[in-house]
Amino acid sequence: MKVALIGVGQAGGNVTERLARFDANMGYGAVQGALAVNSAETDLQSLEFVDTQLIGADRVNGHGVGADNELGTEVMQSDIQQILDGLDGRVTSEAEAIFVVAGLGGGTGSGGAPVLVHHLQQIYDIPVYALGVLPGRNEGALYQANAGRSLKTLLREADSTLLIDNDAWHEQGESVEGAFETINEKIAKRVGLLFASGEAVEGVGESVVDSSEVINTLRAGGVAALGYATEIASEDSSENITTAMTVSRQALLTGTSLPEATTADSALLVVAGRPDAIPRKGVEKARHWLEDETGSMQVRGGDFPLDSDRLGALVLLGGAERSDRVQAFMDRAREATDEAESESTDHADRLTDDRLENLF
Ligand SMILES: Nc1nc2c(ncn2[C@@H]2O[C@H](COP(=O)(O)OP(=O)(O)OP(=O)(O)O)[C@@H](O)[C@H]2O)c(=O)[nH]1
Repeated sequence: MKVALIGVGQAGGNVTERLARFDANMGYGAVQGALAVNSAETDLQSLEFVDTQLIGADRVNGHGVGADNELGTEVMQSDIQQILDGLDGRVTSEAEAIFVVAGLGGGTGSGGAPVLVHHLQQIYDIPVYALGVLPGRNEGALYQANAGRSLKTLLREADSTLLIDNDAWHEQGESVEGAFETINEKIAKRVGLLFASGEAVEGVGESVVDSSEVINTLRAGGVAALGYATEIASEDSSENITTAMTVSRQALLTGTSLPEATTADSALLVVAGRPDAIPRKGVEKARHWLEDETGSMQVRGGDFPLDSDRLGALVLLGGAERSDRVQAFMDRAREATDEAESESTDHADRLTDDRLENLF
């Protein structure tokens, strides 16, 4: 799937840079253009691989918005034309989708990403998706509350919002900050493979996954999640039937970007490995299992030919917002909002309102 990427804020910029780099190193050519936008100048200076654009300089003088996501919304709104102009040539005519990438807990990305998605939707005919990083459980109440509002608004504006929980893809015991490198690398590989689906392969059979399968899976809207797992495989496909099942189960149940999100409207199972090693029977079994597990009758599938001694499963879920994990996060965000508001007498009147307001 050919995509254009726009990272907003620190997490957005870092993840965009990693994704663009992974795609270039692998030679997939799925990332057509990438831009990082931020109100903090130093964050942009640390990026080497993607083009950058500073916003809000007249308001915050390059110092960031300090986790104030309403200010993040405002600076994005003020400078939106400049960003849209800068996208000429980056969103090419070949691009099949745009991804706006952001950490939802801070200020610039949390507040800015929904505004950017809104404007991109007015201009482009291709789907505009969000790739949102949720704060880990140990990050403060402000981050949870910010992420709740940002997610609520993104769900309204984006064609689908792919969520990565910062608690999901790092080792036990590692602090979230210390783990950014690990998490970003995992995001780059997994999301990078999803983008590369249908790109990297030439002259191969009809079972190969195509970018339209990704788009159709995300058509369910709402929340999307991505899981991944691999195992050493035999050269003989008939010996890999159990392995295909095992990696598919692991991808959904333990290797997912959103732990415990298994209920979905649609799903896509991409099996990666040497074409000779991919067991048709095993893949069929895994697809049926995925139908039962997600409760979806729309489970698509396809192969991703890859020269590797491992067999991998990439599971994309669409319409996963009814999952326990998303509900639990929204509860956490609402509680955090209540806490923040009960501490602030200025905002006492807001308590009577819907507790998670849209950002705009
Ligand atoms: N996975 C990952 N998460 C990050 C990274 N950097 C920050 N975060 C997370 O993103 C959230 C904070 O958002 P940032 O992107 O730092 O904030 P920002 O959008 O730049 O906004 P301000 O700094 O307030 O202007 C927190 O939940 C962090 O844990 C990163 O490189 N990778």
